[in-house]
Amino acid sequence: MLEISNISKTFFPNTVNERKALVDLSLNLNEGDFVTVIGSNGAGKSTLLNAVSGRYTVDSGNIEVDGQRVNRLKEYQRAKYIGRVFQDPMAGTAPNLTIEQNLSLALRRGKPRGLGLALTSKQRERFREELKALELGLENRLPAKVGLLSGGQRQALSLLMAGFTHPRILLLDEHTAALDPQRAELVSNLTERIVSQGGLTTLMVTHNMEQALHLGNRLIMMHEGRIVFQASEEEKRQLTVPLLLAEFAKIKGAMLDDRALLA
Ligand SMILES: Nc1ncnc2c1ncn2[C@@H]1O[C@H](COP(=O)(O)OP(=O)(O)OP(=O)(O)O)[C@@H](O)[C@H]1O
Repeated sequence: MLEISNISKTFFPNTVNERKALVDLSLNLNEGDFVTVIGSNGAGKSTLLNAVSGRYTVDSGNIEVDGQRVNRLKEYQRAKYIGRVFQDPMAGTAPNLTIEQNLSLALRRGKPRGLGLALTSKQRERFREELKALELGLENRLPAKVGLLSGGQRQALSLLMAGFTHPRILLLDEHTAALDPQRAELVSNLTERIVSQGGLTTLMVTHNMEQALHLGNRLIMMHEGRIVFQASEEEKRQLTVPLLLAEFAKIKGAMLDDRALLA
């Protein structure tokens, strides 16, 4: 469904600042696969997501979605089939619009412009139901400005909006990292629900190994622009945090402080 073949991306090539962010990386996702992506700082995890979303074009290699080559498509052209949630809770929603208007925009994504934000009562009812399922009391606050919500509430809303139109691919980039543990768990559980309900094909970057093991059916570990370890559905079930730390240590050639990795 998503076929990434031999992609490379170098920032500032042939300068002293050269950074090889992706090196001949290949990865295939089948429909409904939920792959968690871990790796040290600067491993290329965000760049991989940016290559898929079209934020960055790759220097070489191929990215195909449903058999169509998308390398040359701009980010806004790919937005039709990609949902994305970032680490920053402020990134996914418009603070000056109400909850209802934000949801309405998400619903209209990829549709012709000029329809305004007016809602039918059926749509409003759908919003209420979906918000109620978040169990954050937002179903009674449809006219409230999103800027008034907490980070966790905004992130939950961003996730709901990203999943709204059943994107072909959902990209989650450390989307729980900026939240306190309780909110992070809430958004993590919500992620599980939205992905499984929609059968969404998902790539999720996280630094939290417990989360990487708990969520998703496959796992990859990146280092210096390459996938250095991957676990299939079957293999992932057998994985534990100590086993993952041992893999990290093997790759880095030294034992690492697990607290740093679990931060
Ligand atoms: N826009 C950019 N311009 C220049 N270099 C970049 C850019 N984006 C990423 N890089 C470089 O590419 C490499 C990979 O960065 P990337 O952000 O993909 O890593 P990451 O695995 O997501 O790291 P982290 O866990 O710290 O967020 C790094 O060396 C980084 O400095």
